[in-house]
Amino acid sequence: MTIYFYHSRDSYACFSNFSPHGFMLDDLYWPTSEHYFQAQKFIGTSHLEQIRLVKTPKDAAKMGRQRTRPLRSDWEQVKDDIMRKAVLCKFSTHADIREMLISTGDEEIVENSPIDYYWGCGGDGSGKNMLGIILMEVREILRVQ
Ligand SMILES: Nc1nc(O)c(N)c(N[C@@H]2O[C@H](COP(=O)(O)O)[C@@H](O)[C@H]2O)n1
Repeated sequence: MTIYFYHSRDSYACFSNFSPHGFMLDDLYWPTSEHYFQAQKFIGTSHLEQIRLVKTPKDAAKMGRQRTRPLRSDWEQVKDDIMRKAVLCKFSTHADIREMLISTGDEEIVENSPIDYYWGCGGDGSGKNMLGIILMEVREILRVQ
């Protein structure tokens, strides 16, 4: 049975990058994996810290998507690895959600976003579902640890 997540009310809401599960990474505390992911778009600039310190993941996403900020030139090449790093750190940090992820066994995990055709499956299900794929990769890593 495919596991879908997206909204904060979903059973598997903790799989979203917007879930309130903070962690230490690169010697800094990040309130959510969304904060970490969005801030990495501006590594080496003051925008990274501005995004890290905003209150909500929604605000972090909004700031990260503002094209008035200087997006790093290699973003398209590095964004999947940055997402892997953030998601692995999040689930390594919190035992409760790690167990929840592992408990999904070999089921397919899908970010059921109606608008995101890269990280999610998109409105018609044809999206790449990269976040779901990364969650399944992380599940495999954590299962054998
Ligand atoms: N809650 C939510 N709203 C959206 O509008 C979304 N696109 C997503 N998907 C998440 O967005 C993050 C990446 O966004 P960008 O690549 O910076 O546009 C990532 O966390 C997706 O899971 N979620």
